[in-house]
Amino acid sequence: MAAIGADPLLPQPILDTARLRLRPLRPGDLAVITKLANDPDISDRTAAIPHPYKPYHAEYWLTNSRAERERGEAVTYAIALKDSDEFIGGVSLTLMSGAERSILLGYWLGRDYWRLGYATEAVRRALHFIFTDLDRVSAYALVLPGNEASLGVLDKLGFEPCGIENLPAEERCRPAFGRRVARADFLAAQPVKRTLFVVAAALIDGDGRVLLAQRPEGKALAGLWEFPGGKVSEGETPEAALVRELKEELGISVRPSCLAPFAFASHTYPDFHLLMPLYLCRVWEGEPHGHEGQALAWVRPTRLHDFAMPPADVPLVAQLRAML
Ligand SMILES: Nc1nc2c([nH]c(=O)n2[C@H]2C[C@H](O)[C@@H](COP(=O)(O)OP(=O)(O)OP(=O)(O)O)O2)c(=O)[nH]1
Repeated sequence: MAAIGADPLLPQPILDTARLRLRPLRPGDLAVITKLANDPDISDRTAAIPHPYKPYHAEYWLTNSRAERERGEAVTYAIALKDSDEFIGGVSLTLMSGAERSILLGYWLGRDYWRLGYATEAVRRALHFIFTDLDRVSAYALVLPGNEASLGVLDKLGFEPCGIENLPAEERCRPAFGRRVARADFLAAQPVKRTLFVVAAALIDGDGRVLLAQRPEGKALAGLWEFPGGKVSEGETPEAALVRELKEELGISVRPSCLAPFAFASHTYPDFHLLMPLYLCRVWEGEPHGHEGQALAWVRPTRLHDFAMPPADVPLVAQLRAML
């Protein structure tokens, strides 16, 4: 597949689900790919799998998907069973050009693995990756006529009918139904294991700069810059938790009355949903130091975008910039 919305830094982490592992294709998969893809019913249901399917088709898929990723155009995952690592199908995520920052999703599964809920499980995880790690705002899929199972998968994941005129011309060569889902709609509909209640502060100094702290190695989201804060413990008010966290993390003393509620983040991560009020604070005692080894930076609002922050913080940064 060709893609115009290329991104030279396309990550491809391993993505696990309850039963599956999404990982890069490997030369060791070639024989199984050829066996599973050489099926006229699969060819009929997909745009890019020919029939008969020969070993050189599988080799081309492997080398082409590596090249596409190196060019920053697409990421292709093997869908494997988590227990045995056996290849059972594939998911490809092709970056689309245009203002919408979208992805075109394609997937297939070997016939032995149909009707077991694997496609929904794999595509759900891929969508999480698209919307959180790749920061895309919508995903498109094309379904060929007669592929009712695929329409069912997309329906379950919140996709809705759309025209195909937004899709790259080379993808429209066969009559197909367009489907689209927006990030906010997908993420809001996902079941979450738990909601994590975290509080954070934007400390603002006399020059109007905001304090960011870098998440240390070993913690989730390590290396990203965040607003100082942490989890609210059982029985704690959000303000008391923030006063405690600012003391523990930065060594400063803050009075609850100096914490002004400003905005909140509500963001679904793969393992939990984050609910995080952000307070503004202009008055404190002491000089902030990274008591847990974290780097600190005082940042002008116009430079906040230079610091990579967790996806949950992106809307907060926009609001801070508009306010300061
Ligand atoms: N403090 C803070 N956490 C954020 C921000 N954005 C964001 O997604 N988070 C997430 C990262 C973590 O998953 C969670 C905060 O958890 P944490 O592990 O840092 O909390 P904590 O300080 O209580 O740490 P710990 O004692 O459990 O190690 O919230 C932010 O701007 N500030």
